[in-house]
Amino acid sequence: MASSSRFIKDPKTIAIVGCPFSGGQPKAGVDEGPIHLVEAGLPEQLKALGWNVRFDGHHQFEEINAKLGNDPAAGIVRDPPIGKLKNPRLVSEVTKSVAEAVGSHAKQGELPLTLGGDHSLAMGTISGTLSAYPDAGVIWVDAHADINTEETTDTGNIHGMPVAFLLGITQQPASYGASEAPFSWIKPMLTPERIVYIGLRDVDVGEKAILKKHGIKAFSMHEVDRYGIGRVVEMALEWVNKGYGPGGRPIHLSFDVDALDPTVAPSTGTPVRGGLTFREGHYICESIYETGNLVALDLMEVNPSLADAAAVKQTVAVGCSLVRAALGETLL
Ligand SMILES: NC(=[NH2+])NCCC[C@H](N)C(=O)O
Ligand SMILES: [Mn+2]
Ligand SMILES: [Mn+2]
Repeated sequence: MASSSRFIKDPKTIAIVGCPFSGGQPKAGVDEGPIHLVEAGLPEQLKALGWNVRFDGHHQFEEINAKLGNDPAAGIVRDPPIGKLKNPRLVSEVTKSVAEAVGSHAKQGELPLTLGGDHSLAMGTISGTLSAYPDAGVIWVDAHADINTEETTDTGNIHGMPVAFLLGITQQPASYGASEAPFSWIKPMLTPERIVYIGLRDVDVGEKAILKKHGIKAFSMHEVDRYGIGRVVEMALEWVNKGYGPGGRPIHLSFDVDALDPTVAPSTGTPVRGGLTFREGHYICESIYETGNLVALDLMEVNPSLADAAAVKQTVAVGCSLVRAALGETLL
């Protein structure tokens, strides 16, 4: 673990935050992602890399459902849309609890590894990271920008919106007349120059306008083709660290498995062709580990119910292998 993050305390500890949650999008099964990743042996694989691994079971979010009067097993979800936002109270409460868990691990000098679950969870993970490291930068690897606002979203699925909440550029539900105020817990602590995207290829029209308006740096698959992944990662890191002191910012890596090409990671809810190769995905993870600045990692959107058994196994195995690459596994 030679170049393990200089921000992580000894004994170097990974805290696995398992989040079986699907409320940010409509497809069942993504809540099974973290269970499959752990059952595939991920905790042991990380121990084998020299980490101390802390995993106290997956989050259950039961109290949250009880509080909302939901009974998911019986199909009762009392969480009507607010404006276009679907499941707003549930997503807000769940991500709030994830922010607290990730924040407390990060403040103790542990490296939180959040296993999703859908990508709305990143509202929680990145808020948690920023509570411990206010000047952290974010590398968001995804086919999608997940930066829709209440105005621009076509689907109302909150997994397409977390970055807008983190930047504070979407309206809070309270401001358009909702009596309760889901998401009012989010303190938008991220700024547009501290997030950079890699792998984009399915960006909604409204999202393109937002990226332009805020000058957000994005390396789409077009740039990956043009410059190669090596140069893209180098430029991405230069961008987030621009003007920052020596050593570089603490880095939060949020990896949506759909950034990979569907031939590599087929079992995910919103696959888009033309994605990263197996090696390109791993190269990103390896390079960020090498900076010594990684402070938190998300692996999101593994959905083990959207493909046949072999494709599920492949997707879960790739997920584990990306995480290992981001946490110090090397080829030699
Ligand atoms: N985390 C994801 N897989 N997001 C997909 C988002 C798709 C689309 N842009 C939407 O807003 O619904
Ligand atoms: Mn995506
Ligand atoms: Mn995503």
